[in-house]
Amino acid sequence: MTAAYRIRRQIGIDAGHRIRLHGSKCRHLHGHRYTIEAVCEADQLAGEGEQAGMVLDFAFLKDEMIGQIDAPCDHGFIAELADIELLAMFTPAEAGRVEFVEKLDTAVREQGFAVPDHTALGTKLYVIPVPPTAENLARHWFERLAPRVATRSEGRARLARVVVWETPNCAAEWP
Ligand SMILES: Nc1nc2c(c(=O)[nH]1)N=C([C@H](O)[C@H](O)COP(=O)(O)OP(=O)(O)OP(=O)(O)O)CN2
Repeated sequence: MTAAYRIRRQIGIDAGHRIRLHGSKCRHLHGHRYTIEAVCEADQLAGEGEQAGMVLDFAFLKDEMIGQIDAPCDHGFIAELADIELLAMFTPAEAGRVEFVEKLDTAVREQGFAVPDHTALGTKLYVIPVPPTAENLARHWFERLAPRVATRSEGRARLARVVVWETPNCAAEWP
């Protein structure tokens, strides 16, 4: 077994979602206080410079978690692209429903998520291509965060895992 230095950091966000095809209560619109943990590892610590002795500065990791997860999702609603009825609720009065969803679809195909700049009620919306379960969110946020961890550590650290707690009792992780 190879030994690696490992760090972990958590952030918390509040967001709404629903599991469209859930057989029970989770199909209702509801919210969670999500706790998201990122685990990073490196075979060697930084030898010099401002990160000397570190896998990755906790503050740099926080910056990236805020940028990739908190900024687009906190106090927003996380929706699945296929949840057409839900997206209809967010369609601004002046926009066509088909046009609104087509734009979301293009952004999701190009970058893996969509953040429309204008929605009904001015609410924050974050659209992903899969149902917003804890499992899918763990993988989605892992894929956003991994390249940022590599960059901020100058290639020294890798993102090993993202854990998403939906409630104090229930968590999913990727990988
Ligand atoms: N494997 C998964 N199962 C469930 C998910 C999920 O993302 N992955 N999500 C939900 C619901 O969205 C829900 O938020 C979790 O509900 P629940 O089981 O009610 O969790 P609680 O901790 O609140 O349990 P209580 O029994 O209500 O205290 C469902 N399943």
